[in-house]
Amino acid sequence: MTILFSVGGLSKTFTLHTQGGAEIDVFNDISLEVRAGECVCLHGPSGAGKSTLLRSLYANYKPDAGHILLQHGGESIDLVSAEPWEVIEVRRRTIGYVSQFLRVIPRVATIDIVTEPMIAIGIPADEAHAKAKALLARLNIPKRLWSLAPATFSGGEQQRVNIARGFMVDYPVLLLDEPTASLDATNRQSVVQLINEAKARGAGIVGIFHDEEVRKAVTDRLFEVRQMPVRKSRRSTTAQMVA
Ligand SMILES: Nc1ncnc2c1ncn2[C@@H]1O[C@H](COP(=O)(O)OP(=O)(O)OP(=O)(O)O)[C@@H](O)[C@H]1O
Repeated sequence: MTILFSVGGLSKTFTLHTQGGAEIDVFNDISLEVRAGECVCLHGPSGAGKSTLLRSLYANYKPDAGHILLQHGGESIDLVSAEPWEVIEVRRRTIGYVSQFLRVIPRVATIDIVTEPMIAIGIPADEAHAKAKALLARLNIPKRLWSLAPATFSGGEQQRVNIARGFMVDYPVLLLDEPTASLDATNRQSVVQLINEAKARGAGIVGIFHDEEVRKAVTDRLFEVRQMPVRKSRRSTTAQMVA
């Protein structure tokens, strides 16, 4: 199967400039390949570096060493050294990211927040609206909320709006950071279906799923992120593939 992205030698240390330059080694020398149609689950103890790794794959954090080679528009691009305009284009067309929390934009209606990623790649507004409505309905967001800004929505409603937005475009790669954290059983099941449909169309997915049922329902492989013992007042983690 096609390798969608290939990570090698990836290392990340945070330097806390406002706290005396303290350094936190989060991960070191990570290698990971993700193929079309598979879902890799990042697994490991709290604080081990799962979210930091996921954010690095989205180029939110810049790793200190290593590469993230991504198939983007028929070419291979290294996200570690990519220019900002390339990262914007990658996020528009190739990688979707669903975090736990919706970044609410004041006064923008739910339907427009969800529609926006499809409009941004040039899909006609009526087609984008039809897909947004279908996703919002699947995720049980009541129709009366679609024209309202989601600032006042419940945590679970905001998370479902975020998921709808994240699944609007058929991205080749999806990064999912606990997409079901605030959801009830019915809505968790809807998200599991969306993830499995994305896999069936060939998307490569990397996710953090604390819910065991969800993890079992979508995961093909676990990627263990391990916290290492404290070393010279620093803490570091490493990672290794498990079956
Ligand atoms: N922006 C940041 N600046 C400094 N340190 C950070 C930053 N983000 C994360 N860290 C530190 O990096 C380490 C890994 O955090 P991360 O959130 O990646 O862990 P995690 O495995 O996702 O944890 P959890 O399962 O609890 O969400 C933690 O020690 C955290 O304090």
